[in-house]
Amino acid sequence: MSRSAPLGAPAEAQNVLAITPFRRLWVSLSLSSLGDWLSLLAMVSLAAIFTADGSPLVHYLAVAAVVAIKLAPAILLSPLAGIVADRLDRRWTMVGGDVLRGLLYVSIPVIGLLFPGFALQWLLIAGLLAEIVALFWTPARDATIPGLVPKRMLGQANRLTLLATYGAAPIAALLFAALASISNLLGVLMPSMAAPEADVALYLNALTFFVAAIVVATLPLPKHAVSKTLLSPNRDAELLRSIGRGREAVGSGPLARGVVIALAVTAAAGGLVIGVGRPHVEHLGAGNAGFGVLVAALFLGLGLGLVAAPRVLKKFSRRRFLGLSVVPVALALIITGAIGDMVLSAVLALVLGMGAGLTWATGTRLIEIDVEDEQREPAFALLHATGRIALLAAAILAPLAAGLAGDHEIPLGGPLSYDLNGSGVVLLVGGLLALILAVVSYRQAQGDDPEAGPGLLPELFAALRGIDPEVDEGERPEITGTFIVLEGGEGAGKSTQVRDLTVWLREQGFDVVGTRQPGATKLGMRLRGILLDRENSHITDRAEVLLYAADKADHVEQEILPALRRGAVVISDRYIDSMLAYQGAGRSLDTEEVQEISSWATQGLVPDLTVLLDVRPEDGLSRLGGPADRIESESVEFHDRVRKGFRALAEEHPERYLVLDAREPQEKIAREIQRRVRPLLPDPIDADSEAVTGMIPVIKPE
Ligand SMILES: Nc1ncnc2c1ncn2[C@@H]1O[C@H](COP(=O)(O)OP(=O)(O)OP(=O)(O)O)[C@@H](O)[C@H]1O
Ligand SMILES: Cc1cn([C@H]2C[C@H](O)[C@@H](COP(=O)(O)O)O2)c(=O)[nH]c1=O
Repeated sequence: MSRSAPLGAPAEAQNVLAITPFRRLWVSLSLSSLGDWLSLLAMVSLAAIFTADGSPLVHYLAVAAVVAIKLAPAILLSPLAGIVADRLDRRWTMVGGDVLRGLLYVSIPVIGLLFPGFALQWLLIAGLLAEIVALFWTPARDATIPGLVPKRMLGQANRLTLLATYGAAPIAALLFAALASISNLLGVLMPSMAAPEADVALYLNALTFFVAAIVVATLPLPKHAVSKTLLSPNRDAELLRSIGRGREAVGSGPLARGVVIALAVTAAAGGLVIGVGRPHVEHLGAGNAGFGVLVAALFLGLGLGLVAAPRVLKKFSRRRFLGLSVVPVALALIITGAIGDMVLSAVLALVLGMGAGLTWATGTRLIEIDVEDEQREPAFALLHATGRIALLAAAILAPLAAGLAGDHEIPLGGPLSYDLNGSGVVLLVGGLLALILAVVSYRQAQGDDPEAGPGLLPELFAALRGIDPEVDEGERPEITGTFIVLEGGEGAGKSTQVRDLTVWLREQGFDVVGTRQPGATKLGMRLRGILLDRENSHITDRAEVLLYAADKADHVEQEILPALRRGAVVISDRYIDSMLAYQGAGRSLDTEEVQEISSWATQGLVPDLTVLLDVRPEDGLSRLGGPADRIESESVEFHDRVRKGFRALAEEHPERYLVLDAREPQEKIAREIQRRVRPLLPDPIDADSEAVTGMIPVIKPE
């Protein structure tokens, strides 16, 4: 699975790069990406230079055309090209693609030199042709990687490919800025060049493609076709299609909306900088070197933000953090648009990039936690597609809007005047829109936040001081929420009922957190992977107890208790009883010892109600699809002991249990649970708001 998630442990990356053919391909991909970014910068600069004497509209239109040519074909035409490319020989598609692109990029400065009057037109034609060639080259690359690395390393290999694609951007931008700063020298060495740094960048770009072609031509590529399921889910050909599938995966809840808005806004902000950055720095008297610095700062900031995200304001609710992290992005745009200063613009581009990095890392993390394992891939593909489309739209529309806005000099009285150019207006207006959308995203994502503290400012100040906002100087707030647990054997219908109950209570206005054990926290997800992996048959019974206990400790401390202290209803799919039944009764360990460990791990937190869905193991197991995991594949005798364990617990404390026959229809079980749960809960509208409104809350009849 490839996700916009961390790049994985360095050791994992080293393992993949130790595979020589993949390493060679990766180096050549990195070179091609470097060349690609260089060519984007060079072509935008050339378009700006060629139209410098024209009207502002023509100037901005030329820039918009280059951006459109470089970025749009990949999104709009990939599905068509992908169909053809899948039928072509991969090696020769890549080699031919690299050579053709190299030649096209060389031709831009050469034609410019021979036919100066045709330079801009050829720049656009050659750029478009190079991107069309790339449409065939990219699927060939995507299909090559799975043939070079074992399946289990594919996720890491795809992440390294993403790193090669985007990590090359700041290097290319710095290289371009360096070339621009020695353009005088280059001009003396090669006086015939229109813009020495841009021409040299295009020659370098062509060189990277020729080197890549040689590397790929000599790669030992396997002949067999690669299964479609192994291909990177971020393939351009899948981009538009993935939106539909991804929307189903992330759902239509407020959290999903908040994340999609935040990520789209930050991607669009990056698009604005790319779209109007070059004309903007020109107004500041900085030219190509300034543009290179701006883009480098943007991407460096992005990288820093992505890396720093898990460490920034660790104690602060991630859902609140998502909307907040868009704010610096918006402010950076506003200030850059309003204050014309090159150094300030570069610093703000860094801030903007960092904000975008924090937003992307936080948003993808929230989705990772919120959606089921099998839904993650389409969910990440949706985020990726949304980001690409937002970036593209902003990068193309921004110069157009700047051209239409035009450049103005506003007199301020006396000799003073304020230069408001089209690019500044676009950045300013874009920033204001981003600020509004940051608030929308904040509100959406915060909706039913299980981590949210008492209020934004107290939580923010507490997080800045590094203390837990829930802890009032050493004194823990009371638990005012309600804790409900669904228990039972495999396939009893627990997840189904957790979902139904969550929806039913939310519809009545309750603040509900639906969760599960094991696997609700970051640590929990890893533990779940270890505990349920059939390969891990060596885990000893006692180690198993401790691993499940670690999940419980993390889950209770990080998710359940904060939500209960806030007054929420927490509904958990499994809790302590699973440990007593599976590890105690199932593994035949001393139940009292297991009880002590689980009670310590969960800080003695006991559910208000446990619903036991009682099912015969044969019936429950037969409902499950897919291969059985490590625990499911235990013997029927084991699962029988587990069932007896659950029933014994319920018999011990009948007042805290509701035991239901899991063979009953789903709707009937749901109604029974609702009937038992409703009296446990307070009025869904809090007393204060009632006093103000004088309204009686409406509770739907069952
Ligand atoms: N009352 C029911 N009658 C028949 N099928 C049901 C019922 N409730 C749920 N199912 C189906 O049984 C399957 C397993 O349900 P679900 O995932 O909710 O069980 P679970 O107890 O959470 O499973 P697991 O032990 O794997 O977590 C699903 O296909 C679900 O649609
Ligand atoms: C919490 C808990 C769980 N288990 C077992 C029970 C199941 O086989 C898996 C969890 O997966 P599922 O999707 O909920 O079926 O883990 C356990 O043995 N001990 C526990 O404490």
